Amino acid sequence: MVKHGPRPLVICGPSGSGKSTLLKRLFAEYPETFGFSVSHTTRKPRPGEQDGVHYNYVTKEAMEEAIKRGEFLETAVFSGNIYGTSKHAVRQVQAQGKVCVLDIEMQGVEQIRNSDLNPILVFINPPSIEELERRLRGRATETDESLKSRLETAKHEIQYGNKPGNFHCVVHNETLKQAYEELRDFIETELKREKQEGVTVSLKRVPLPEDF
Ligand SMILES: Nc1ncnc2c1ncn2[C@@H]1O[C@H](COP(=O)(O)OP(=O)(O)OP(=O)(O)O)[C@@H](O)[C@H]1O
Repeated sequence: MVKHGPRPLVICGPSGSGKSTLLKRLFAEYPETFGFSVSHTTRKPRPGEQDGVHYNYVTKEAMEEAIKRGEFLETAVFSGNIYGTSKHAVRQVQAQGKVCVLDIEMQGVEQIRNSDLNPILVFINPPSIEELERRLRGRATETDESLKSRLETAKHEIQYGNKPGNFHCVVHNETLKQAYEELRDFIETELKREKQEGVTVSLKRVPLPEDF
């Protein structure tokens, strides 16, 4: 069997469920363990952006051909431009001995589940729709309209996330401390097992500041 490095980690959950907050802690506590893949896009680079660093910039034709060849795990269209995560980009992170973290939506999860990447699938579950709304309002990033649409989508996502068999772990994000510990313990156990099986991955931990 070809060795690819550590299994990728898929994090899924409704907007506002706490994915970015939890991942930020994970990256801070394990500075050598995790990495993000570089996505592809058909939009033009903005000043200061570097090809292969911020995105892989490609033409629409090239991207469409690559999608047809099945090279992408997931794609999405925003304001007329195609964006996507290629399998190759994930493999590049794995080749550095890092866990490739993929923050993706339900449709993407279905695609990656059926790929040969063998990802660890984690769902971040908010305590309730009401609390999710409070947190999204607290973040102050949404208009009334986008809030409504996010909450509507969240209902379906919560159902999907809690369906037995859909995820390897469901983290209930009640308090940040408890949710983070659940996530960290699950991932540590998994990575220790992979290490025992001969996969190279660093589990070096650095102390987080009290007020992180
Ligand atoms: N356990 C918690 N208790 C209270 N507030 C929380 C908790 N977890 C996250 N939050 C807050 O909820 C808001 C949404 O969290 P975050 O931005 O991490 O969500 P997200 O899942 O990454 O959303 P998106 O998919 O829209 O990027 C943030 O303001 C965050 O500080």
